[in-house]
Amino acid sequence: MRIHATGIGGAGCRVVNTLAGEYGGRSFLNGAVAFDTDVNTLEQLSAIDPEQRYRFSDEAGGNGLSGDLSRGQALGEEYVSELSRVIDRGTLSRAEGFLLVIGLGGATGGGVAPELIRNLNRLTEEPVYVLGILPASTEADTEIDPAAYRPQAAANTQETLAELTGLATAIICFDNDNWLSGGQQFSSERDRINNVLVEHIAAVFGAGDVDDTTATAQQVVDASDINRALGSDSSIATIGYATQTVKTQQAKSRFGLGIFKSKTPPEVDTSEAVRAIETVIRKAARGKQTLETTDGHADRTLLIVGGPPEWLNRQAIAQGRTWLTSETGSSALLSGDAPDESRDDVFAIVLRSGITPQNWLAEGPKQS
Ligand SMILES: Nc1nc2c(ncn2[C@@H]2O[C@H](COP(=O)(O)OP(=O)(O)OP(=O)(O)O)[C@@H](O)[C@H]2O)c(=O)[nH]1
Repeated sequence: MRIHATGIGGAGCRVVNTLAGEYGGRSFLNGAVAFDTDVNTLEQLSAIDPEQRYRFSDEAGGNGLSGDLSRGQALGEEYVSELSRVIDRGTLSRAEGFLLVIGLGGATGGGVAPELIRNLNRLTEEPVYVLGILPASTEADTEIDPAAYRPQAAANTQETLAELTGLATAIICFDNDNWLSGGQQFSSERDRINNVLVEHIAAVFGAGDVDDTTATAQQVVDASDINRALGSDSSIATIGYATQTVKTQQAKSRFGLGIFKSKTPPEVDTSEAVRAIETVIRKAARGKQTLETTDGHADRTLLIVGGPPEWLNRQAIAQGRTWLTSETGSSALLSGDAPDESRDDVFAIVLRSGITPQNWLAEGPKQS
């Protein structure tokens, strides 16, 4: 699915920069822009073209808004046309969807995103998804990780989620807390966490990004599968992703160069393929999610299974679907393949939408 990614505020800019750095050459990434009031953040985004790094407003003297959400909201109203024009530079008509990336605890990303979405909804028919990053719980504590101290992060998160409801097509959440183990500081783990986040996002949106010569027996996932799974009612969504290395011979010749690649696909032991597919589907569904759910339940679920085409055993995928339907209780379970000859693993993505978060957000956003 061709997405245009916009990072707003510190977290959003860094995540989109990581996305551009890792996946800039892939066709699913249809554009990447970064918006911030903070010049220092923008200067460090080496993977994004300088013209696509856009500083708006010098109200904050070139710094961030330090969590003052109402200031961020006011800037959203003031700069919405200007920022929309930057997004529109050539990509608006080619993207199949928009992804706005924000740290929900901040003021710039959370303040500006709602107004920008409102305007994008006027300018385009395509879905406007939000990737919303939840603050780490340690951000509320001055002592544990002083560099990441943000006392208003939880309140901002609640308020911004309430603002986004009814505007964003869907909100994919990523909980920073979930990727920190005991004693780890968010500020020193930030880059690692951003790599994990980007890997999950690219797994979903890049899944249909296969070259046309790949075997056609597969039902390759496409933009409409992702759109239907995410829904259009600002549902909260979460992603589970798992991989398992498998033995492949075709990618390399016996000299390890790949020039004498065999034309006939290698034989794969059926029971091994079935086991591998079953394992990754279960790991993706029951392993760590970008946001944990209370009971694994989701209104809609998308299962994507990928890897070397000869490993994508149809029967195992069908059984995985049946298992996942009862696991998630979803009335709609969609699925698609992501065949990729160059990989030496099989993988599964379980995208759940319309979930109840297991953390402090479970009470739902406060109504503003
Ligand atoms: N995963 C991840 N989360 C981040 C990162 N930076 C910040 N965050 C989270 O995002 C929240 C908001 O931080 P920023 O994005 O820097 O805030 P902002 O939108 O620029 O707003 P102000 O700094 O208040 O102007 C923080 O409370 C953190 O929870 C990052 O690089 N990666």
